[in-house]
Amino acid sequence: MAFKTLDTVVVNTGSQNDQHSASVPPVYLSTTFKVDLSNETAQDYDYSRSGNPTRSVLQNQIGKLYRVPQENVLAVSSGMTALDIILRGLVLFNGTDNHTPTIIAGDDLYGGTQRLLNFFKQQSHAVSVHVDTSDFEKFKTVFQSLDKVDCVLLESPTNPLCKVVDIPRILRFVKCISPETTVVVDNTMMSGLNCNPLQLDPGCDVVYESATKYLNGHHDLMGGVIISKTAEIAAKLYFVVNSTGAGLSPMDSWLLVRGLKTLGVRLYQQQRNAMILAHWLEDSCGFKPTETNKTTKTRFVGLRSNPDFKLHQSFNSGPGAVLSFETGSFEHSKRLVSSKKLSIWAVTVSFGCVNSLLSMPCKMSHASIDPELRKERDFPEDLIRLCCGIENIVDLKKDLLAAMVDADIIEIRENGKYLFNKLNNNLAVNTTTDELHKPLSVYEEFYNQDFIRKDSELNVMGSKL
Ligand SMILES: Cc1ncc(COP(=O)(O)O)c(C=O)c1O
Ligand SMILES: N[C@@H](CCSC[C@H](N)C(=O)O)C(=O)O
Repeated sequence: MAFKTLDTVVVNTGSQNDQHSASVPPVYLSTTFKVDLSNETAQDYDYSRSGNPTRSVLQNQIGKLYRVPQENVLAVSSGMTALDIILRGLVLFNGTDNHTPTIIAGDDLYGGTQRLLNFFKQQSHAVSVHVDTSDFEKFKTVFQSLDKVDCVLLESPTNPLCKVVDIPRILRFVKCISPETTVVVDNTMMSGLNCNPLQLDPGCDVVYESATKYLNGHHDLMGGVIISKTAEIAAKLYFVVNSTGAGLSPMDSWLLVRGLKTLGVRLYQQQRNAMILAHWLEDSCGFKPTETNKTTKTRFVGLRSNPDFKLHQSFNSGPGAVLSFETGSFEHSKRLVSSKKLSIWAVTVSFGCVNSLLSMPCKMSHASIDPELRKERDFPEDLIRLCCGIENIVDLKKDLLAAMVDADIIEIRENGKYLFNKLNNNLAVNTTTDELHKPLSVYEEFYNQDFIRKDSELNVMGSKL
């Protein structure tokens, strides 16, 4: 069979052996399925907690995205549920009288992940040790200092600081010295279209994504997907899903199958917007360190000025659409997110949606991390996170500029000739508001050269299929 690109496989749901040859798979809301005891062959479905045909269609689609059999995929009720199931199925019950299950995780984690790990720690179910996983040597030292590591939990780029974790290198190290350690990757920031950590060499054991983000893309459902390297791992996780009823509902499964179809086009446009915006913030709005002011910075893995640009590119086929920047002032950042001039950028948590979103992580997505801990980890309280949607980039820039002017961060001088960053040590930025309309081809070239997925050499981790 001819090789099909990932953008294509998620559009096509195949013929579902539907009695009416429906083009779109139907939603099976039924919780029960009639049993035929005269037939010896095992039935696929009896009760929706155990399995549902609409959920199966979704699991099949995700399996195609990650290039694993449908049996290795589980669709559950949220990204957090996915992590909870993985830890319960593979880690939390590994303890003995002399050993508490031990997890190594990053120090720039989504707030909810940190909260769940803290909970397990407080309840003495597991110990979690946090280290900057983007620093391989630090990770190695911590790993080697522990008697036994049951699980390594990785996420790259990190949310919201956009730090790049060298997942291939960590996997080589861990699997060489401790093959029994379960390596889990939270792939929410990339989605299966940009990164497939199962297909690295060696691959990780389990990947999960908050399907609430890119996979669905419309902020109208909560979901999570778990993709296991082997059927054995998947079976252990299925046991927890079936026992607890964490499987995704039929209606949400159906919506997610629909959302997935446009993943390729959505992500293309979102990443292109993010690329343009990151260059604009850095070059034209002055959000970059200067001799005298080191506190403002644009954080995006798609910027060539990012020291980890090449590393990220080596195992991902796109930069994602999340970027962040520090204004240098907590008060001004607060003014920016509160500005009534924002009419396109919605001030909400989450990312991966077709709508562009702006947030202040310390007050929103990462508020569940203790302020003391944020301080310890040098978490910038003035950080603004942007999650680009699919809108026209000129409108997005204009909207953000109006809010930055309103928040007293940027001043437009000489009738729009200069954008002047008032916080970055009064750095005069030599650009005009014409920059808003700069030919997109300039950026398009960056994006296409650096990241665009070419059909012939798609995809996984640089290895051609
Ligand atoms: C990186 C990351 N992982 C996991 C989650 C949890 O996903 P959900 O909200 O679907 O439970 C989120 C956000 O919520 C996230 O940002
Ligand atoms: N109040 C919520 C916050 C959800 S944040 C969602 C998302 N992961 C993000 O990074 O924006 C909570 O307590 O979890």
